Amino acid sequence: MTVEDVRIFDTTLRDGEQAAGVNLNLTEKLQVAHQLARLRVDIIEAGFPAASPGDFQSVQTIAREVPGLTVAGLARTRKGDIEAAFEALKDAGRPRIHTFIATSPIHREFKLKMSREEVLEQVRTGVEHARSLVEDVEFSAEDASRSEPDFLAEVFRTAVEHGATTLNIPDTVGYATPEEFGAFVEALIREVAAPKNVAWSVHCHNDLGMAVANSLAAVRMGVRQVECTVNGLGERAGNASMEEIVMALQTRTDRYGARSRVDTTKLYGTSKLVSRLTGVRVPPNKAIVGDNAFAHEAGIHQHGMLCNRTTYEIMRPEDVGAPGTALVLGKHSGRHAFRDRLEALGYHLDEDQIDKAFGLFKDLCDRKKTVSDGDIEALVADEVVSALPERRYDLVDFGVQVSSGRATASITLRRDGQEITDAAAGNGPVDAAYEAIKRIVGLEPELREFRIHATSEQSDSVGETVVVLRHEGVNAQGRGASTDVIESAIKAYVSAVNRLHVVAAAKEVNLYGTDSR
Ligand SMILES: CC(=O)SCCNC(=O)CCNC(=O)[C@H](O)C(C)(C)COP(=O)(O)OP(=O)(O)OC[C@H]1O[C@@H](n2cnc3c(N)ncnc32)[C@H](O)[C@@H]1OP(=O)(O)O
Ligand SMILES: CC(C)C(=O)C(=O)O
Repeated sequence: MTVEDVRIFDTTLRDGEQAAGVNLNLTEKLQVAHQLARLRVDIIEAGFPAASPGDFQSVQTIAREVPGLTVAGLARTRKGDIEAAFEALKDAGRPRIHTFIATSPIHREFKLKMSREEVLEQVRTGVEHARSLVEDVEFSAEDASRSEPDFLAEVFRTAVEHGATTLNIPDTVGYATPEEFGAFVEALIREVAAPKNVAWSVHCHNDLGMAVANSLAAVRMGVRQVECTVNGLGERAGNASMEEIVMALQTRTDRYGARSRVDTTKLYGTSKLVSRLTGVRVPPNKAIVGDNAFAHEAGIHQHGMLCNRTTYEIMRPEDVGAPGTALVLGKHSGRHAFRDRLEALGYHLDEDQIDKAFGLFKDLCDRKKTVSDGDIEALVADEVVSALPERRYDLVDFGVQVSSGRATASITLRRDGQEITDAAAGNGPVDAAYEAIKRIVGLEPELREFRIHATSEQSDSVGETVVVLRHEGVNAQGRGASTDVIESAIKAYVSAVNRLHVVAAAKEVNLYGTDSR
C-alpha cells in the first residue's frame, strides 16, 4: 500500500486563539510556535495581521524567528488585509497568504450583502493580489459546506485561475456529517478538476462533535491538508483536534493510506503547554492527551492489560509522549491488579492476607473517591502485616461528642468474646477516647509518642497514626489507619495496648503489678 503525506496546518494561534476567553501574548505565541515547529507541523497559521497591531507583531515575529516551516497569515479578500498579511509575513522563509470570503447564501445575503458575482469578483481581485506578493496563496470559501455546490465549484475554479495554490473547504459552523462531507468533498474535487500542484484542504469545526470525523472523511477522498488545532481549541466548540487527526492517521494508516510528518512523541507535551498558556483545561477523557487516555480502572480491563497491553490499548502512551499506562486502583478493580500493585509496593502476602487486604481495600473504595498507594500501604501494613494474630482487645465501636473544646468519648472493646463499654471526658476527642480505653483495660500507660499523618493530599485521605506506650518498663508501638482520623487514633492505641501485653508476656512482666486481670 502506498502511504501518502497529509500536511498538518496548525491554526492554534489564529482560530484557536478565537476561542472565547483565550488571549495569548507575544511571548506565549512564540513558545507555542517554536513547539509546533519541534512537533514538525507543516504550516502554522500565526494570526490575522489586519486584526490588530498586536496580531501583526506576533505574525511578523513568528515569521522572522520560527524556522523550518511555512508561516501563514489570514486576510479577508480586501486589499488592506492582504497587504497587512504580506508585510507581516515577508521575512518568513516560506510565507503563505491565506485569504478567504464566505460563499454560502446565508453569509452572502445576511453578512456580506453581496451577490454571487460580487463574491466572485472579491475572489478574483483578492487571490490575484495575494499571488502578486507571494508564491504560496491559500484560498478558503468560508461556510463552504452550506454553499451551493455549483457556485462553490465556480468559486474554487476562479481562485485557481487567479493563482491559488491551496483550496480550503471549511465546514465553518460544524454542520456537516462525515458521509455527507466526504461525498461533498469528492464531488467538488472532481468538478473543479484543479491541476495536480494545487492542494485540497479542509477546516472543520466541532459544533456537532464531528470535526475530526469530517476531516478524516475528506482525507479518504483525497484531501492532503488538514487544518486543526492543539486540544481542538477554537471558535465556539473548537476545531478538529490535531492530536486526534495525527494519531488516527498513524493508527489507522490501513484505512486512510496517509500519514502526517508530526513527531507524535511531542503531542502530549504540546497539549500541556497550550492548555497551561491558554488556561483551557483538557478534559480527563480527551482522546490521546487526556489524563485518563491511558488509565484503566475496571478489574476485567486491568486483568487484560496485565496479560497483554494490546487487549485494551490501541496506542502506546510513549508514542504520544504521555507518562505511561496507569492501572488506577478503585472500586471497579479486581484482585489481579490489586495483587500486582501490592507486589510493586514490596509486599508479598499469602492468599489469606490478600483476601483480607482486598476486603479492606474495597471497603475503603466505597468511602473514598481515589485510593492512593499510600492509602493501600497504610491499610496493608497496619491491618494485615503488623496485625497481631491473637489480640487481647478488639475495637467494636466508638462515639465522640465535642462541645466548646471539651470532649467525651464512649468506647466498646471486645475481650474474650465479651463486649466492654466505658466512657470518659478529655481535652479533645482523642484524649477522651484514650481515657475511656484506659478505664476499660485497667492500665495507665505513659504516652511516649503520638503521630498522625495523611497518606495523600486529599481531604478524604487515610490518616495513619503511630502511638508508642510505656508501662512497667515495657515499650510497645501500635499503628492504626482509617479515613476517620479519630478512628485511626483509637485503633493505634488499642493496637499498642495489645502489643504491650505481647511484649510483657515475652519479658515475663506483669503489667498489672499484683492485680491479675
Ligand atoms: C470563520 C472565521 O474564523 S473568519 C476569521 C475571524 N477572525 C476575526 O474576525 C479576527 C478578528 N477580527 C477583527 O479584529 C475585526 O473583525 C476586523 C479588524 C477583521 C474587522 O473589523 P471591522 O472593520 O470593525 O469590521 P467588523 O468585524 O465589524 O465586520 C466585518 C466586515 O468585514 C466584511 N467581511 C467579512 N468577511 C469578509 C471577507 N472575507 N472579505 C471581505 N469582507 C469581509 C463584513 O461584511 C464586514 O463589512 P462591513 O464593515 O463593510 O460591514
Ligand atoms: C477562514 C476560515 C478558514 C475559517 O476559519 C472557517 O471557515 O472556519
